[in-house]
Amino acid sequence: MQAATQTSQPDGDERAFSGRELFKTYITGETQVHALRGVDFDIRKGEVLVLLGPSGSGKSTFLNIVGGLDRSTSGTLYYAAENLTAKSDRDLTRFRRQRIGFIFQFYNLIPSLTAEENVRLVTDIASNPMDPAEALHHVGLAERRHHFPAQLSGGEQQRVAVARAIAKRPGVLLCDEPTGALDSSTGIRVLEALEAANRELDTTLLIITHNAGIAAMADRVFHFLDGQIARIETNAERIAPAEMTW
Ligand SMILES: Nc1ncnc2c1ncn2[C@@H]1O[C@H](COP(=O)(O)OP(=O)(O)OP(=O)(O)O)[C@@H](O)[C@H]1O
Repeated sequence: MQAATQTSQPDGDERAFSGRELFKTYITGETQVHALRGVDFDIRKGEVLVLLGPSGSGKSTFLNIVGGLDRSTSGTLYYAAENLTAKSDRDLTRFRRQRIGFIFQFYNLIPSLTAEENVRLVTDIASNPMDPAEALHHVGLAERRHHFPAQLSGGEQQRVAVARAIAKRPGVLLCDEPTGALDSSTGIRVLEALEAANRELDTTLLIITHNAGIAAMADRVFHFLDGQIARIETNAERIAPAEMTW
């Protein structure tokens, strides 16, 4: 593993995100929390990034802003040539719906719908979706598509959530602790599904985790500390999730 501290992207690659001097301050009554304190970064299309850092260091705030769920207090953020900071709320929502898939620690599936129906909720409103069965095939759950969430393990439910996220063919998947509720072998299968989306669909992948072992599957690792990216580590090679241990 090679360590590097530069924030610039390798030459000649297509840009996914580019952020400059991003600050985020939450104001609650008399209290101000400086969640992001001047973050600069570039992320290239198709990159796999892992975000590490102590609790409260700003990782989720960063992910929510990059995904258009929230806005920075100041600074600029681009997705390719689109200036996200200049967008109206309506346009930012449209950007998020079209380009971004989210995966959270808890799967948020609808219990009364089958796996396929859960995915179809998204494909029914997307502009160029995959067939739900194809999305479930991508995560290795084609055979289980008529099962309800309660009939699936935690890892399988999370893979349905991955299928739901990739079914609208987003350019980017943002994952906040996707394996946080899973044991290691089940978590690795979820990471394999995410890595396959990156490899087969060229989806840019950002994964927040508290598990430093997961960093091995990344092209680069952003280390957050006190609202800043304190260090960027570049992996000489990516390790397949199946080869990882923790
Ligand atoms: N909506 C909010 N209102 C006020 N403060 C907030 C809000 N969201 C986050 N914060 C604060 O901003 C700081 C950064 O939080 P954030 O959730 O981004 O950290 P994190 O690195 O993702 O932490 P964790 O690993 O525990 O999820 C924390 O001090 C947190 O308490």
